[in-house]
Amino acid sequence: MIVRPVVEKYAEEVSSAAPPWLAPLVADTEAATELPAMMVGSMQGEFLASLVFALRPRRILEIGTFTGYSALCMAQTMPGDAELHTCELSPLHASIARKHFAASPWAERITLWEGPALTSVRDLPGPFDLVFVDADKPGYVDYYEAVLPKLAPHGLILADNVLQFGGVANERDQQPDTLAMRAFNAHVAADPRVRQSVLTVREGVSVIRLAG
Ligand SMILES: C[S@@+](CC[C@H](N)C(=O)[O-])C[C@H]1O[C@@H](n2cnc3c(N)ncnc32)[C@H](O)[C@@H]1O
Repeated sequence: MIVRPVVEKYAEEVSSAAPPWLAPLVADTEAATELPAMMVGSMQGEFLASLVFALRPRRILEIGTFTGYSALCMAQTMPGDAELHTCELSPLHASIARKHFAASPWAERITLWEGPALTSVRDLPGPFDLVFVDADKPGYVDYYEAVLPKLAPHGLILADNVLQFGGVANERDQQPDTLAMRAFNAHVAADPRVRQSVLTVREGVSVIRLAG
């Protein structure tokens, strides 16, 4: 987290709690995966749900399903005729996500593409109204370049973890993910095709749109 822990805790407490139907997914994720903290969590999940509620995207693309937490947060508020495509490399993560997608009311409208996301994205036709990028950090520039030509004219790309707990602003932090996020942030900032705002939500979320 980037803001002071006491403030982060307060913000979590006064944000709406995760819906109770996500509890079995969280339990499975904690029991069967090594890094359950990869789930976006309740505050960011509600943030995604609110964006989908307001923007009414017809086609949503997620890169980095994990066990399906963020996908289901978005699915719950998507319009009745919308579809959500989500990409995951790990067979274990994909199997847990599939189980919880199947148990949800949105099973028919969620498609999980198992395998390297870049391959899936290249094969998927656009346009996408909302893209949520939350997978391997060294892949972000390639995901961005693959997705941008498929973004709807009024679409948004959301990129997660772009501030790496603030490490991107500390030149002494040379961890591979920090280097990857610094390169991604600079790449987008220098791209005249888009406008971006980098929000200090949790580990940092960039909101990217086509330049008007
Ligand atoms: C941070 S987690 C995603 C969290 C998820 N959005 C959520 O809120 O539950 C990142 C996921 O990306 C997946 N991943 C890593 N490299 C990938 C790749 N090349 N293609 C697709 N998925 C990948 C990982 O297996 C992991 O499940």
